[in-house]
Amino acid sequence: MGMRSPHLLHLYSHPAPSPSSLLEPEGRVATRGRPVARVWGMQGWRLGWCLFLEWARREEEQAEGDGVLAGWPGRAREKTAPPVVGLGTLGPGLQPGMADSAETRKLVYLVTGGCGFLGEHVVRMLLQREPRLSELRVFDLHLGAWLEELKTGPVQVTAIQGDVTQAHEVAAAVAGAHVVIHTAGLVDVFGRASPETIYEVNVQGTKNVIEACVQTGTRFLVYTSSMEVVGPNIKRHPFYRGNEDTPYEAIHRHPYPCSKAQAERLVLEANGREVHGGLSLVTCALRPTGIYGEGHQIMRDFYHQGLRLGGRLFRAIPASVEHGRVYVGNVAWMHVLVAQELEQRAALMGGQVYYCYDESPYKSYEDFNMEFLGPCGLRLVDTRLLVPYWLLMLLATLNALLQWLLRPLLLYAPLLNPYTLAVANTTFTVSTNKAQRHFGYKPLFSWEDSRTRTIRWVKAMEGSAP
Ligand SMILES: NC(=O)C1=CN([C@@H]2O[C@H](COP(=O)(O)OP(=O)(O)OC[C@H]3O[C@@H](n4cnc5c(N)ncnc54)[C@H](O)[C@@H]3O)[C@@H](O)[C@H]2O)C=CC1
Ligand SMILES: CC(C)CCC[C@@H](C)[C@H]1CC[C@H]2[C@@H]3[C@H](O)CC4=CC(=O)CC[C@]4(C)[C@H]3CC[C@]12C
Repeated sequence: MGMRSPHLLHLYSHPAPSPSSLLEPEGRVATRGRPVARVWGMQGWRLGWCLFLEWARREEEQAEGDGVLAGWPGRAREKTAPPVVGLGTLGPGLQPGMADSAETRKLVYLVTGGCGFLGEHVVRMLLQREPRLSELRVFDLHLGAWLEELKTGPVQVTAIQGDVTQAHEVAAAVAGAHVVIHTAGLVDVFGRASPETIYEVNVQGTKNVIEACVQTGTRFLVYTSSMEVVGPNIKRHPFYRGNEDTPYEAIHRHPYPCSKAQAERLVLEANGREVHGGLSLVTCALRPTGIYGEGHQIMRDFYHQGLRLGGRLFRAIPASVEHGRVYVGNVAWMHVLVAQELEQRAALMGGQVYYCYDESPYKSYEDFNMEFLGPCGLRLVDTRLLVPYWLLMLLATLNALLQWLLRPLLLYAPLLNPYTLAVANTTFTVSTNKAQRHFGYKPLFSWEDSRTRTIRWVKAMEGSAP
């Protein structure tokens, strides 16, 4: 997802609400504004053209009788969806029918990493399920062209190309936001980035987000943490159907889990800090297990690898090793719900962690992937034959050595390395209902829906180049 259309680049200044008015029903804004670096915005003359395009698109969709974008939760309402929980908690009570009235739209959300795999789902989920949204700021190092299509609805979508490691860029984007959902991160367990870079983005970037909230008076911060904060640990202890209170020796050496753990601690410790204007910061952290669904890069890699191997994949991990997985739409939904409920339930939810969970079955990493890749023509070769562990360990070690040797010349970063082998080979599953108890979470997508959507997305890749 690279940056496109540089002609849209312009400087932009967000009017920032005075801190005391942040949650006022009228949503008044004060005049203090900060320049925002490299912001893509909608220029006035383009609005008419975009409205026309949107009208044309809707006509076309109606003609097709289906408003669903392939594989996305965004456009069509889920038939199975439960009613939106938590309406009216940040402002006055809101009735479902009032959702599109300009009067009820007064909240400004910022999603960092909003163009990533999870971030894009969070952005679309917010547009679909937060009727009080007036502006949605999408902050990312690389902006996706798909953002353009969102700019014609009732919510002002502001795309901000920025870097979380740059405190001034973060502060400018945060100023005036009511809620920050911080999903940006460097997800690297393959040795693509240096440990320093991983810390810079995941830890310093998170510090910058927290400080920006404090300085600008933003009160609600939701952080995307990870199961990796807990385990699997370096001793490869299994975590079997554990919950947020299950004792576990969380000892790590790899930069990714270490950085996520440090960042999560910073976020939780910031809960209760006084923000500009005198009110207090309310934070919490969500810990997804392995996320899957539309846009999942590793699933894409496995699919293309399977095609290259003539439709076969070789079992590498014993079927008995269970791996926690959760559908991206449900992870996004949890983020939206938490954001909606944080104010009303600050005392209960502030400083808390929640595992992300849904009805996805407990399976080994490969058997789980086959739920989607199987219906798309791939098969796991004779399930009694397992690549021996010693051979995998040897290959993983060789890969690590090659990566080190080749580093001065090229980046060699295959999926298999000693760390990924250890993670894939260690049981880590969660069984909890904390999110349901604390903020009424129920998965928005059933396992059947999640599976169908993911299969549809994999099928849509058929024939596409790896
Ligand atoms: N993918 C998974 O299975 C899991 C992911 N997570 C967490 O969820 C979050 C999102 O992960 P994914 O969507 O999978 O990753 P992703 O790589 O698809 O998305 C991360 C986004 O952050 C942006 N980003 C990276 N560095 C940045 C910077 N310096 N400034 C601004 N933006 C930057 C990237 O451009 C990208 O769009 C991460 O914090 C990750 O640690 C947690 C558990 C599991
Ligand atoms: C043939 C190999 C042995 C199979 C390799 C599979 C691995 C690439 C993946 C197995 C488990 C994955 C990780 C897990 O889902 C937990 C994660 C949480 C995060 O926060 C980031 C991603 C990840 C570390 C994920 C990465 C890929 C695996 C190691």
